[in-house]
Amino acid sequence: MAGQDLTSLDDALTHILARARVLTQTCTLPLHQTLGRVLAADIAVPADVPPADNSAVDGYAVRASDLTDHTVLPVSGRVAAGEPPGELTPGTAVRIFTGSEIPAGADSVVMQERTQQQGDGITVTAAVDTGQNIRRQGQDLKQGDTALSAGTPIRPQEMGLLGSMGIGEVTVLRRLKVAVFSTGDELVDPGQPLQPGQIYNTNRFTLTGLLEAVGCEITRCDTLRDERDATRDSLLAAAEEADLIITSGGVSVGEEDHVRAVLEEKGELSLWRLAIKPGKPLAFGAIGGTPVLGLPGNPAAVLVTFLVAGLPYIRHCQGNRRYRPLGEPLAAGFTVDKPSVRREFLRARKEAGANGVVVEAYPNQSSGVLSSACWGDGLAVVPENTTVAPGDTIRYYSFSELLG
Ligand SMILES: Nc1nc2c(c(=O)[nH]1)N[C@H]1C(S)=C(S)[C@@H](COP(=O)(O)OP(=O)(O)OC[C@H]3O[C@@H](n4cnc5c(N)ncnc54)[C@H](O)[C@@H]3O)O[C@H]1N2
Ligand code: MOO
Repeated sequence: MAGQDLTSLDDALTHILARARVLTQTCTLPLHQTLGRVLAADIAVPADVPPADNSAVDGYAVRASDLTDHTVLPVSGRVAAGEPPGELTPGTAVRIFTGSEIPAGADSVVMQERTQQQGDGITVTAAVDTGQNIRRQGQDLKQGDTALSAGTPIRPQEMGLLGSMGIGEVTVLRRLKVAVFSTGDELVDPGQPLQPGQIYNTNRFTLTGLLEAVGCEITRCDTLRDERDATRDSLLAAAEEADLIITSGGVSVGEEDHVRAVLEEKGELSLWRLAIKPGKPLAFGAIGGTPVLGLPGNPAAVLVTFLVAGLPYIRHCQGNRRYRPLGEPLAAGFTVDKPSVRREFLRARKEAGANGVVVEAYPNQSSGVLSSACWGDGLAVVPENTTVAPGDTIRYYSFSELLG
């Protein structure tokens, strides 16, 4: 606990993560559609990669022991990449290219820049170490080893590695299905005229963008009006089809909190005042057996609470065992002279200072100012009860690392 009836983010995360259910259903996809998915099973290497010794350079395959000073080696053959390599006749050289398989009997490759043409033959102008410029069979992957383990998120490099093994179809966990609700009678969708008292719905777009960026399937995306029966019906319907329901707004202390009332009546609910800023109110519960994450309504608080609380939960459900943003220690370029009992997540970015990289914070950190996050590239963390002077080391988490 963090004092002043505030709950620490770590305590809330422990509660939430203990209730996360890892997806078990899988689907098999063509390799080119697997970006961002998570491997459902270990991948055993079906055959060595590369499948045979091959040349790292354009040049000549030789037998090192054939080379003495000024020996002219006749060029007895040529192996282009993709051709079977054949054999090296002892005392000769075979013209070879980067990626060509090494002919039987050759033990080294001489780069063409280290040779001189002598009629139909070559001389070698530099010392040759046996084995040089040969990329060994299996140097990347050995048959039978585990190349990638279950729970690995598939990035472009994993797609390439799977391709290198000849794996054209991959079994991955299915997408996490998420229903998104914005709450509030004041919300109007962009494109409509704004009446007095109304504002445009912001969180809907932040949240659907975040969920798409982290590979979720959005099952519905609606606005809940401040009306109990409709809220109950919508939440129950969403619970039937989604793995997770995310709401924004209506978790503070106001009277129009029908999400809270419905969860208390039909499901379960834990409501915290978190010791973080922005993002004090946070709720987690369930309806119809489906978990519900209730984020605060303020737009910058939505972004921050999604990243620091929602995403660890989602990555866990997605079976992603690698998600652990570490951030980086950097010099602050800003000042915090009033310590807070809440851990602050300042919208910030790296900038080149006179003495190296510093982290600058957006001047207006109000949780209603989303421009802070568009100006920023990440979050600078100011620990509880701490002041910051320029040059102090703080931890910085880029948005791309947080979303990774
Ligand atoms: N008496 C107190 N008032 C407030 C407290 C408190 O502890 N005591 N906490 C403040 C903090 S911190 C936050 S954060 C907000 C959270 O309130 P709710 O989660 O209940 O959210 P709402 O009241 O529904 O909305 C807050 C704010 O955000 C705007 N909003 C909501 N949804 C959207 C949306 N989809 N797009 C754009 N903007 C949205 C809404 O109009 C409000 O301005 O409570 C503080 N108050
Ligand atoms: O915690 Mo609230 O999210 O500061 O505005």
